[in-house]
Amino acid sequence: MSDTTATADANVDSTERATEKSDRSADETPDRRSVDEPILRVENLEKRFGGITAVDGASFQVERGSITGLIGPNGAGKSTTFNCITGVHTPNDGVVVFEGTDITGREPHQVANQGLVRTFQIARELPEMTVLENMMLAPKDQQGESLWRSVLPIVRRDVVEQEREIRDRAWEMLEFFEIDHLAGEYAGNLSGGQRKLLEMARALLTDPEMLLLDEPMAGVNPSLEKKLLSHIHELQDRGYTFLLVEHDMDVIMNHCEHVIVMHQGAVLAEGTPEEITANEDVIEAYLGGDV
Ligand SMILES: Nc1ncnc2c1ncn2[C@@H]1O[C@H](COP(=O)(O)OP(=O)(O)OP(=O)(O)O)[C@@H](O)[C@H]1O
Repeated sequence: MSDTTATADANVDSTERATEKSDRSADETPDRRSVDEPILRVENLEKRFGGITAVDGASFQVERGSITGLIGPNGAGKSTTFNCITGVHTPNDGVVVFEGTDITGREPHQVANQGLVRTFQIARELPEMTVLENMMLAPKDQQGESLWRSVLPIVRRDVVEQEREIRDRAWEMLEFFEIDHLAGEYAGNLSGGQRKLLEMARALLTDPEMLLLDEPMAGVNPSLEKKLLSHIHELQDRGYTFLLVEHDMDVIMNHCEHVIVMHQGAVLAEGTPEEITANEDVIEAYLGGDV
């Protein structure tokens, strides 16, 4: 469904990257499921806030390598579901399985280290740090504190080496998203769309398997939206999986292979975009809701 025109080089790179990702999965985690298994399974997820049941028995799966949309009227429980998957909230019930591993209730950094990351809205960024400094914040497995650097030369060498690798990768990501010219700019001075690009660049710095994007197109102008979508498809070609919450139905219809519809905390329907838009329960939920 992508309208991305990848170059021959990018295709070669994509194939290598996809192979590399599946090899790594097999090597690192012997109990991981076959690549045909869904990358993410959510079963009977439940999250209550006092008397409010925000997520009420939601179950769904995300296929490896897909761009899957999670939609639903306001208050359907989409963000809470994201938060339960990524460890921001601990669910009251249910199971989250990523790459064959039960990650239910793990801390956000543990989930990220597992290879599942979400983009954070601008509020989480540090507006008085530069774009590059934002990129350098806390990537996966970053090691070394100043104490260790000073007392152990061998660790120091490792740390220096690792910092250089992180910096190189940060530049690579900034170049990929075409915001490398903004590296020295304060994050607080970026436009809404540029911040979205920075959020995705930061998320990718940890080299995840799967990205959860919360309204990636909100506040993004049409030309930047086209660019962001093209980047998402290129990354999909390289082997990444995407789950995105998005209110823009054009994005859902034209860029997701599979759509999950939540309503009142549970999954109301799933299918292709065409199946979803023809589903009477979905139409009823949206017409009856505040969308
Ligand atoms: N921290 C919280 N404390 C209390 N209630 C909450 C909290 N977070 C979410 N809720 C409630 O849970 C329900 C689901 O909210 P959630 O934000 O997950 O829905 P959503 O589908 O993401 O909505 P939207 O599309 O408007 O962002 C809502 O009724 C909301 O008010």
